[in-house]
Amino acid sequence: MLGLFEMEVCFAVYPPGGFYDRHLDSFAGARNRVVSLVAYLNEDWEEARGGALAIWPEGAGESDAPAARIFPEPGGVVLMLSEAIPHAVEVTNEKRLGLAGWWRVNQSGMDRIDPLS
Ligand SMILES: O=C(O)CCC(=O)C(=O)O
Ligand SMILES: [Fe+2]
Repeated sequence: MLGLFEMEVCFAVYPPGGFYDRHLDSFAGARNRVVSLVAYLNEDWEEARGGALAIWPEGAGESDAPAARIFPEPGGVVLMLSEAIPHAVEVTNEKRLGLAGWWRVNQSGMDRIDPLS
């Protein structure tokens, strides 16, 4: 059971030339972000515009080729395990619009109330 509790969502605009280097959305074991969602909002997209989401399998090395490259086509939605799946946004040649969101678990405990506000 994932224990998903709340979601944090950003409207993400990548200008031409924008990218996001390979990363995980959460540090392993931190459980602050558990499931990641991206949804693409451009009205159309062609591969020549770049901006693919590159995805690696869990544990892949820095020099491994991505397992998949997903172009941000309208209506496209991707779900990933935040702590496990390395991913990157390749350079986009045109303005790239999307939502990026993360489901979190509740981390309330004896010494902490989550959320704080
Ligand atoms: O827009 C995407 O395809 C991925 C964005 C991303 O990885 C992030 O915001 O953490
Ligand atoms: Fe990410």
